[in-house]
Amino acid sequence: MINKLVEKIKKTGAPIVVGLDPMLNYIPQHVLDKAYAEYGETLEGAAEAVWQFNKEIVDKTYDLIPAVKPQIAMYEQFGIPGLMAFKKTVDYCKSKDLVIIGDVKRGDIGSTSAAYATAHLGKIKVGSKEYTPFGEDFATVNPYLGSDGVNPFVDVCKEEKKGLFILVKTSNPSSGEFQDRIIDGRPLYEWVGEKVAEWGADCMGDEYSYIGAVVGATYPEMGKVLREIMPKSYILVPGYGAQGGQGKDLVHFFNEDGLGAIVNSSRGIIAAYKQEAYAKFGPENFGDASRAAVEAMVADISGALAAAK
Ligand SMILES: O=C(O)c1cc(=O)[nH]c(=O)n1[C@@H]1O[C@H](COP(=O)(O)O)[C@@H](O)[C@H]1O
Repeated sequence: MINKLVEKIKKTGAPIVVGLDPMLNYIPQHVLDKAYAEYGETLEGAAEAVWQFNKEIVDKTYDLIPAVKPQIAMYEQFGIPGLMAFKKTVDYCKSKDLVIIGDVKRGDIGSTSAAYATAHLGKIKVGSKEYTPFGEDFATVNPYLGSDGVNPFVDVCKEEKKGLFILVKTSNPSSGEFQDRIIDGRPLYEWVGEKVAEWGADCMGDEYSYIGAVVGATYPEMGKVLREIMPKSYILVPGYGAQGGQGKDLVHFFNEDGLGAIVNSSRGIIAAYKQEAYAKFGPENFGDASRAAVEAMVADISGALAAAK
């Protein structure tokens, strides 16, 4: 799957991911009204609104982008109907040939990690039958439990040709509370980055490893160091747009070959119609606003990369 991701990034010229993190307050009233008219003001109604909202955004952007990142919490909050909307979104994005990064941030003791890996990246046997539970292509993984919490994910990736993005330095304001602690003279995130490079070394695709890392756009200096520590790992870079990251901050997340990083924006794309810059589209045309925001994000990042050459 890493090869497909790299190929699609080259083909689209867009090292970006659209984060499908739908909240009800981002969904235009006409979409909510229609879903509630059909299913009532229920969890089913909310899930239907989420699904219709996602579908429109995917329809308006899929030809410009390599990948999407649905964040499962945004679906889980609507219970079982929400999880069904998550699955429907994954399947729809797959039908549009997008790479799907399941933002599930899992990680536990070995046996439990194995079950999470099966759920999101693998297949499950039921009697004589085999099923694909959620079917994402990549999953985000929390490495806090150490190697035996990560290895079951790596094993499933090897079998299924899937991939991981392992949290190394997260974008949030208090990420330094633990991640920046100095251990044996170096910050913890560097130790984790080294481990990601090690896990990734025997998981190589054609050019890059399918064991990648997550490093927040909000910490560009740390991104520069981590890029060097993990030269063959793709870096998923969240924190662009709504959290303040901009193209000019991101050049050091990329390698000399112009590859090696994929930048996520969620609210900045899916709720673009609420921003002043895209207000002219209006809530009726929220998908067109998202498309314009994708185009602006690609121009910002490729402009910054070109200027840095
Ligand atoms: O793993 C992630 O994707 C992630 C890691 C991180 O360090 N920071 C971070 O914001 N994220 C996710 O990236 C998305 C960011 O959303 P926006 O701030 O709306 O673009 C959310 O789905 C977060 O859960």
